[in-house]
Amino acid sequence: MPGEIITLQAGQCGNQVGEQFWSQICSEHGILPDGTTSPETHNLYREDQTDIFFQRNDNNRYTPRAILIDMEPRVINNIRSNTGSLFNPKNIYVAPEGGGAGNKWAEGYHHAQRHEEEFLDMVNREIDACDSFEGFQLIHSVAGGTGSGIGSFFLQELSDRFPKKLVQTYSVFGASEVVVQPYNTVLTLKRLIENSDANVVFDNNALMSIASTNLQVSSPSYKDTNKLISTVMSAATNTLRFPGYSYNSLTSILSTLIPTPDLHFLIASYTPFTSDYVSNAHEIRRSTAYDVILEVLDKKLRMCSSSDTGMNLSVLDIIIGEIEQSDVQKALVKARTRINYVPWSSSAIHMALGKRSPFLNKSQKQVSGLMLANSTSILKLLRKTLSEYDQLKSRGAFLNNYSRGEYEFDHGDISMEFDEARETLKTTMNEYRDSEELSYLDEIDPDEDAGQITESAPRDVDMT
Ligand SMILES: Nc1nc2c(ncn2[C@@H]2O[C@H](COP(=O)(O)OP(=O)(O)OP(=O)(O)O)[C@@H](O)[C@H]2O)c(=O)[nH]1
Repeated sequence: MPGEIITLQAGQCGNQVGEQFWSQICSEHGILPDGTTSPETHNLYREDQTDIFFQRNDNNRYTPRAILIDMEPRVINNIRSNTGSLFNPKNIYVAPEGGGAGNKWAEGYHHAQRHEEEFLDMVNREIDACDSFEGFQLIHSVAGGTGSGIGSFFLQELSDRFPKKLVQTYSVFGASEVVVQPYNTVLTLKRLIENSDANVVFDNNALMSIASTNLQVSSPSYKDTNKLISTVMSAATNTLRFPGYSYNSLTSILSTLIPTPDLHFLIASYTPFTSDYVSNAHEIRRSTAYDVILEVLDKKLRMCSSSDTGMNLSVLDIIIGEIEQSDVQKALVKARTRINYVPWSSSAIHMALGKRSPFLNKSQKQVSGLMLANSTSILKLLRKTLSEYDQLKSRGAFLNNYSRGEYEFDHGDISMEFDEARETLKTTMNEYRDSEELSYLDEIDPDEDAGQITESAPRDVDMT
C-alpha cells in the first residue's frame, strides 16, 4: 500500500481550504460528511485506497489523518458544526486566548514554540496510527499570522524530527489584503525553502481571476477559491488514492517534479472544472485527453501569478478519466512544442493516468487534467514579494509588531531573522534564474544530491 499522509491545516485559510478538501475526498470515496458510510458501500468491491488519508474503525467510520490548528475559534467551530464528528477531537487545537495572531508571523511562531509539546503529541499520535507513514502536507496561507507563523514552526520541527519523511505544502499567497503580508510571507518563505520538499503555490489574485473569468462568478468568495484549490489537491493525490501502475506514492510524484532539491515551487493549472465540485462550472461538451493536455497549457489557468516567459524544469500532467492512448500521444507531440524547457532538462511531459471516482456522478464522462510545473516563471511572484518587503522594511514600518521582548528566535533577534529570511529568498531567486542556463548543472554541489527526492524511475507514458 502507498504510505499514509498526515495533513496539517493552520489558520483561517488553511482550515477553510482543508474543510473543502476533506469534503471533496470524502465524496470521492463514498464517505458521508460526518465520516460514516451508507450500508450500500460496505460490501462493494473497491479499488480505492482510503487508508492514505483516513483511519477506518470497525464500524466503517472514517477519520481524516488531519490536525487542525487555529488561534481563534470561529473557523474551527464552523467546521465542527458542518462536519459533526468527522475529525478526531484530540487533533483539534484552538488557542485558549482565542484572539488570533493579529496577522503577526511572530505571534503565531511564538505561540507554537510555547505549545510545542502539545503540537508534537498530536503529530506523534497520528504517526503511531500509520503502518508506512510517507509524509506530511501542510495547508496554510503565508500572509496572515497563524498559518504563516505556526506553519513555519511546524516546517522546522518536522524537517528536524522526521528528516526522511516528505513535507509538501499547499501555500496560499495573499492579494495584499494584509498590510504586513510581505513580512509574514518572506519569513515563511525561508521555511518553505529550507524545511520542505515541495510547495504548490496559489495566489488569491490568480484564483479570483480564474473564478471570475473562467467560471463567471461575478464576485468570487473564498469558498469559490477554495474549491479551485481543493480540486487541485484532489487531482494531485488521485493516483495515490486510486492507485495504478505508476505515481502511486508521493515520493514518485515529487521525484519527477523536483530535479534539484533547492528548487521546489510548483505551479498548478487545471481544466475543465466540472459541476462535481464547482457549481458554477459550465456543463461542458465532452472533453477528451487531447483537449485537456493542450488546454491546460493556457496561462490564464495558472493558479499563481507567474511570468509568461519562464522556463520549465519539469512538467507532470495528471489526467483523470477514460482516455484513448492515441489521443494522449497526439496531444503530447503538440504540447511539447509549446512548452519552454531549461536547456538541461529532459523536455518530457511526464504523464500520470488517474481514475475518476466511482462514487461521483456517473453521467459525467469528462476527462480532466492537472498540470504541475516546476518553472522559473514563479520568479514573478517571488520578485513582487521581495520588492514589497523591501519597501516596507526600508521605512521600518510595523517592525514593533515583531519585536516584543518575549519573542525568541533562532538567531537571537527579529532583525537577524528578517535578514536571513531575505537572504534565503534572494539566493533561491538567483538559483531559479541561473537554472535557465546550461551551465547550471556544473554549479550544483554534488553533496547536495543527498537532499534529492529519489525513487526508481516511474513508468511514464512519455519518456522523451
Ligand atoms: N484562498 C483563500 N484565502 C484566504 C482564506 N482565508 C483567508 N485567506 C487569505 O489569507 C490571508 C490571511 O491569512 P489567514 O489564514 O486569514 O490568517 P491566519 O493564518 O488565520 O492568521 P491570523 O488571522 O493572523 O490569526 C489573506 O491574504 C486572506 O485573503 C480562504 O479561505 N481562502
